[in-house]
Amino acid sequence: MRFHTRKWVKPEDLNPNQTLFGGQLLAWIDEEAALYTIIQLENSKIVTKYISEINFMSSAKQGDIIEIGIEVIKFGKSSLTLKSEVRNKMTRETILTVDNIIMVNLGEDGKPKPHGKTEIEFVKDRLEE
Ligand SMILES: CCCCCCCCCCCCCCCC(=O)SCCNC(=O)CCNC(=O)[C@H](O)C(C)(C)COP(=O)(O)OP(=O)(O)OC[C@H]1O[C@@H](n2cnc3c(N)ncnc32)[C@H](O)[C@@H]1OP(=O)(O)O
Repeated sequence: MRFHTRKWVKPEDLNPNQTLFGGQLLAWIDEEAALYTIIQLENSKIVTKYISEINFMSSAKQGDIIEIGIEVIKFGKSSLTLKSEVRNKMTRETILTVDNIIMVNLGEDGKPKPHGKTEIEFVKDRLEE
């Protein structure tokens, strides 16, 4: 799994227990999954269709640096299935895992559209072509 993005846990990200609010963490993961999908599928018109099996394994507190990892499970016809792990940057302790995040590629009409991709691509390789 590649860990692309780091976040700093700030006071506004906390729940009443003074640990990282789960909803904030899910919003960060959704954004990360959306950006990853836009880059892979080369289309900014994508949506999150389905998120499964979210396991909050440990908490994070104010001042912690966390990192968000994304891995591709499967390229479908119009979909891209991802998984995610969030961990503490300094201790590597796992904070959360998400087993399946299904993102769907849309056409201009807002309906699922085949993306034609079958494997991970790197922007630097596209630029060399
Ligand atoms: C210049 C710079 C530009 C940068 C620019 C930045 C912009 C940065 C903003 C980006 C923004 C991103 C967005 C953020 C993420 C949201 O927050 S998105 C908002 C929340 N999500 C939604 O509103 C989606 C609402 N749902 C829908 O509109 C429809 O359900 C959908 C997604 C169009 C799908 O319609 P559908 O009839 O279910 O489609 P269907 O053909 O049955 O399935 C399509 C695919 O999904 C799969 N699927 C459907 N249901 C399931 C399921 N339950 N389980 C598993 N797979 C499923 C199917 O297997 C199929 O896969 P493929 O076989 O084609 O690979």
